[in-house]
This record gives sequence, structure tokens and C-alpha cells, in this order.
Amino acid sequence: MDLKDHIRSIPDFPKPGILFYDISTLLAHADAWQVTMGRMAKAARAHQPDVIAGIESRGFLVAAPLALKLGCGFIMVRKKGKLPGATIKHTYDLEYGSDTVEIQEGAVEPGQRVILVDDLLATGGTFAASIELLRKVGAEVCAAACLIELAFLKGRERVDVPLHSLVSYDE
Ligand SMILES: O=P(O)(O)OC[C@H]1O[C@H](OP(=O)(O)OP(=O)(O)O)[C@H](O)[C@@H]1O
Ligand SMILES: Nc1ncnc2[nH]cnc12
Repeated sequence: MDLKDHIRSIPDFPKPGILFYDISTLLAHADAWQVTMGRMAKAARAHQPDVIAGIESRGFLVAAPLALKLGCGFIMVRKKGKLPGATIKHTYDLEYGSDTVEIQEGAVEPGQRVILVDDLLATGGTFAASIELLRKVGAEVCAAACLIELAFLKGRERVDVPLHSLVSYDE
């Protein structure tokens, strides 16, 4: 199955000049979602993770089912101000705008193998910031995975762990 057949692209969202890759159509298609999660699980399993970390919000849609499929725990990398207790923050640039991600201290046991998962890799700022946060709380980030890679933005160069993407766009 070609997953691209199930991903819509919408010009000029959320800003002029941005071609937005919309996974709503893929998630709404039972077979396409099943195939997506099967492929991601196959790539992820090889790294023998203890924990799957998902990035808010679209990343949760992929990361939480992946954790269930692999029998791993799931932890959240969230936008600022959403997590209770002691947290660590990092601000970074997006393809459109900027954001701050946050993780709870103690979210992982020191040395636990964590795979970081998001729906889409654009400039790589979100992955790079989240990897930094996970390391600060003692995780061993063994891999990263996403459904869509915008290869022309070269975000992969900012990710210093093995990165799996299921679908790649060159423009
Ligand atoms: O590689 P980058 O340039 O950092 O961009 C990728 C990030 O941008 C999108 O999130 P967005 O901030 O739109 O939030 P959402 O998941 O809550 O929709 C996407 O889900 C990734 O998390
Ligand atoms: N072009 C894009 N489409 C969908 N989500 C994104 N997140 C960052 N860039 C994006």
C-alpha cells in the first residue's frame, strides 16, 4: 500500500507558502492506519525500546498505539504549561513559528531505551529539542520515528539517532 495515497496536501495552511500534509484522511481509513502502525512497529521493534515517547499533539496519535503494539510504556513530550510537577523545557523554531516543549522530571528511569515518535519531521527542531529533553531526564534515545518526512527541509541532519520515516516528500 502506498501511504501517500491516504495523505492530503493542503496549500497555504496554516500560513501562505506552506504545503500542509494532512494525516486526517489516513487516520480515518482503517486499513491505511493499520498498515502505518504495522510498518512503524516493525522498524521500532528492532531497537528493543523500553519506552515510547510521543510529541504533542499529532505525535500522540502515532506514538500511543505504537507503545501498545510493542508492549512498552508511553510518555509525553508536551507543549509548555500542560504537565504538572517538576519539568524541563526547551524552545525551538518550527517550519511556521516557534514552540516550547516540556517533559516531566522522572518520566523515564535512567538508562531506559526510548524511541521518540512524531507524525512529521519538517525542520527537525521539534525532534532535536525533544531528544535533548529526554537525555536531560536520563533516557537513552535509541531511535526516532515519524510517519512523514519533508526531506527537502533536511531536518534529518539535526537528528543524531537512527531515524525511520515511512513516507518522504521532496517538495
Ligand atoms: O520538524 P519541525 O519543523 O520541528 O516540525 C514538525 C512539528 O510540527 C508539527 O507540529 P505542530 O507544532 O504543528 O503541532 P500539532 O502536532 O499540535 O499540530 C508536527 O506535528 C511536528 O511536531
Ligand atoms: N508542512 C507541514 N505539514 C504538516 N505538518 C507540519 N508540521 C510542520 N510542517 C508541516
